[in-house]
Amino acid sequence: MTEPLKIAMPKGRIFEEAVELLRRAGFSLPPEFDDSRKLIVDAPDADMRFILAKPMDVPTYVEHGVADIGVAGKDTMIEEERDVHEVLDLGISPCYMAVAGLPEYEKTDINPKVASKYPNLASRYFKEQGEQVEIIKLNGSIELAPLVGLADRIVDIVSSGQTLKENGLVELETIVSITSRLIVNPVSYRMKDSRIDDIAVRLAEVVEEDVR
Ligand SMILES: Nc1ncnc2c1ncn2[C@@H]1O[C@H](COP(=O)(O)OP(=O)(O)OP(=O)(O)O)[C@@H](O)[C@H]1O
Ligand SMILES: O=P(O)(O)OC[C@H]1O[C@H](OP(=O)(O)OP(=O)(O)O)[C@H](O)[C@@H]1O
Repeated sequence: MTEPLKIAMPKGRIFEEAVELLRRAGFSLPPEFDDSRKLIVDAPDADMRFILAKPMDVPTYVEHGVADIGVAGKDTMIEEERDVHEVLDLGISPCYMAVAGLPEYEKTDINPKVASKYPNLASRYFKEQGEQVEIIKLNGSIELAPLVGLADRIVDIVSSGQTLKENGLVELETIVSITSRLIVNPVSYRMKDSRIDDIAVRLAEVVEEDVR
């Protein structure tokens, strides 16, 4: 019997949308997807094994080959810079990365502080802009930082804009738009596994339907 194809799935807000895409593409999915804390679940016909990871860790699982493919936010790929192939823009969980701050923010400080859950992405962005900043890594509630004086600005994900608005912050610059992508391990990619091709083609068809 052939080994099941291993798929790293992001838990959290992308999960439901990714599962919906797979269902629409005609894959039979584990019943445990609906209500379980299990982190490894097999598809009913045992041809696919799903590994449920933190969204930021999906590229890591795929790079190391413990998952052949994965669903990852573009933000996680930019932040983590893992050696993986991006084969399809799934178009799900759209949002964007932005610089935000208090409305009265002015670029005056010598070494301004920027808080973010994405220190690499933020650091690269400001370097490209030719601005020297000190990055402060936080793990969530990023919008708090300028409110309490921990940082002058933040780099964070915006989707509805509600969090910025409710906390009296304004968007200062847009960095990059984000959707979730289908990613593939470089070795699996080179081996041209027909099962990976099949998943990519069937998902592309569903994505295409949504664009039309
Ligand atoms: N409004 C949003 N805020 C954050 N991430 C979003 C948003 N909209 C879409 N996304 C996508 O969802 C992913 C994050 O999912 P989620 O918030 O479930 O995980 P997380 O960042 O690990 O959250 P937590 O640490 O709160 O568990 C991001 O990588 C991004 O691609
Ligand atoms: O534009 P919006 O629709 O308001 O979404 C953006 C917010 O959502 C995310 O936070 P999340 O809910 O993941 O919580 P966190 O702050 O704990 O990361 C993100 O970090 C923003 O704070």
